[in-house]
Amino acid sequence: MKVLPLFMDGAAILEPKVYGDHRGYFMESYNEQVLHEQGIQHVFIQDNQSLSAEAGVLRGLHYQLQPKAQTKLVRVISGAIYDVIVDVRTSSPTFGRWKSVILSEYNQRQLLVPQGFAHGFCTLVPNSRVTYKVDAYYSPEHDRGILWNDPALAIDWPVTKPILSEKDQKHPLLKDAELNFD
Ligand SMILES: Cc1cn([C@H]2C[C@H](O)[C@@H](COP(=O)(O)OP(=O)(O)O[C@H]3O[C@H](C)C(=O)[C@H](O)[C@H]3O)O2)c(=O)[nH]c1=O
Repeated sequence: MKVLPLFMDGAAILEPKVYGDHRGYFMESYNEQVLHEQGIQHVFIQDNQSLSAEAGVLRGLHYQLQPKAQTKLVRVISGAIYDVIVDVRTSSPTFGRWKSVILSEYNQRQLLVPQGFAHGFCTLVPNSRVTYKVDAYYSPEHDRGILWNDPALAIDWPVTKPILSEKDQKHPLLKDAELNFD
């Protein structure tokens, strides 16, 4: 498993070793010991999965407030996504900065999203299945979001008119969002 730092404070791209042969491929998609040896010490306690039937579905930008903030380890089972993280730690020198990574069934890349970062993705092809581990349980009371097209973020999404949930159409701008990451 290669670990490529993406941002300060723990965000990273993970690239598992893929063993291809005439049948297809095999890979260890997750190995706690391998990650611990590389300093990634999170204890993941919940697995999530979503299917987006169409390209242009945008989910996010989501985060959970402390004390239920989540580290996420995101990967794509099928299809491809434009994955985005935003630093929402108000005292961070990179507050409001974002990074994007393409995760797909072809590059098998994974994205480690630390606590204090909002997360969202836009699907690039139909039937994109995304699975991700989290190290804190879902807590609706702590679930928050930021508007996907907040002009202050100026995220370079691959779509201008995404398919959004009702909820994702109504998030506040970052400047108005409830944040408790110091
Ligand atoms: C996240 C979550 C949701 N739910 C329920 C709540 C809703 O009734 C339903 C759909 O939830 P939501 O619309 O928030 O799902 P997404 O829009 O895919 O949001 C997710 O995708 C973005 C990209 C993320 O990073 C978040 O982790 C996560 O919020 O599943 C649960 O029961 N458990 C959970 O852990």
